[in-house]
Amino acid sequence: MPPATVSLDADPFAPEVLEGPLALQARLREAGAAVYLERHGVYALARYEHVHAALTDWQSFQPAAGVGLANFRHEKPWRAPSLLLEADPPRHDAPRAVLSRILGPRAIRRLRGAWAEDARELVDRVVRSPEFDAVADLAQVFPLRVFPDAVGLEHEGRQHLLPYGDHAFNAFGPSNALVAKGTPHVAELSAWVGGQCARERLAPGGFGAAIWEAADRGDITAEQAPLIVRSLLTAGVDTTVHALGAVLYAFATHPDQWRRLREDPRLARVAFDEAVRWESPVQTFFRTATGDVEIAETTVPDGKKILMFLGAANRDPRHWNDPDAFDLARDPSGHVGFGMGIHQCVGQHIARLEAESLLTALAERVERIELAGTPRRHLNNTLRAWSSLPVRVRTG
Ligand code: HEM
Ligand SMILES: O=C(O)c1ccc(-n2ccnc2)cc1
Repeated sequence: MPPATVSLDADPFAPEVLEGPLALQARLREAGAAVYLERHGVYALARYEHVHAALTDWQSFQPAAGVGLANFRHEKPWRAPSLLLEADPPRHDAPRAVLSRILGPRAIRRLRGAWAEDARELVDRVVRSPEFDAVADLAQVFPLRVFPDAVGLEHEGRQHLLPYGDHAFNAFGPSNALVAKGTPHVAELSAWVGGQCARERLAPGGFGAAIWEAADRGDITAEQAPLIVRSLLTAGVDTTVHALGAVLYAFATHPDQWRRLREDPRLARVAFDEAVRWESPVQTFFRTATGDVEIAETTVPDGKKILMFLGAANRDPRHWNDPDAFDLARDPSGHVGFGMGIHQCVGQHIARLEAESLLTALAERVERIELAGTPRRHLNNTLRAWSSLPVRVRTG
């Protein structure tokens, strides 16, 4: 008999838990075994070693039945499943190879100069005022200035990107009030996003056009191309907006770390990964057991969902020294904020380049950054985010 499974009636997607998830995460880590969350009928993993094991074993813990709570074996997805996020090999292979090349570090090097210049212009304008909202004026603005252009999107309708992504990330969770809030707009948002994936809507030279050219070469099919463009539109904005919010919050509350960055702006990249570890803008993803699988001294029955707490793993004291500290001296590599294994974030280099551009521009101009009011959370079933981050800066 497997050890008695620990059960808990907690709801990780309740507003008060989304607002403050750390206590439940600690409780789940302490439980040791996989914790059965009765409310949703899923098995929770919160320790680094267990989350890492599930992420890197797609054969036992598959994404293809959905990386949200919905189980595609029994339920119709709200939209066509992702050809990357919700696909197992071999179906996953070609779309992944195409996006890896288009979004890879070498391919995006050509964007470095323009994004650095754009960040300097934005920062010069924003810091003219000693007090501003780092979310509304920087974290939400910069990704929306550079990423849609890099994809090759038309200018009309770009305001749909954030709400579409916000709903998509809510939809990975249970059908709660957060999902209900987005539902009235889904048809309009999906129609606009779907329209932008058509070849004729995408500017030459952008990531979208490059995906269609991969179809011309036969690397993927013409039917797959629009769905892969949809991945970029779903994934490409909310994630980086909230990751930038996280790193700006980290620096506004750690003046000693800001001083380190000012002394050595090359620390911008490691600072971003340390913020992704510390805040984990993408908090959770699910997997589905492909048989009776063993993990964390627990037998997860075939077809049951496993909920991986990436944020909890990134603060597991069994893996990290002083995990709750935001520390630029730490080597954050190995964090699971971008996932791990064959599905590890293919957009991570884009995210790092956006962060490096913005943080470098800020470090050049801003001597000090501190909170100028109480930050307010933006609640989402999957994303850890700020809706407002009032800051005061001293420029030098
Ligand atoms: C800091 C920002 C970001 C974070 C924290 C993040 C996080 C993640 C995580 C945790 C996964 C793994 C999902 C899983 O294993 O189920 C993932 C996958 C993915 N990400 Fe991101 N992401 C970010 C930005 C982006 C951007 C900007 C793009 C696109 C330009 C993107 C595109 C993707 C895609 C397509 C996948 C699926 C990869 C695959 O299944 O092979 N992400 N991301
Ligand atoms: O294919 C899609 O629709 C899709 C793909 C990736 C993400 N994602 C999550 C975190 N980084 C990216 C979200 C949606």
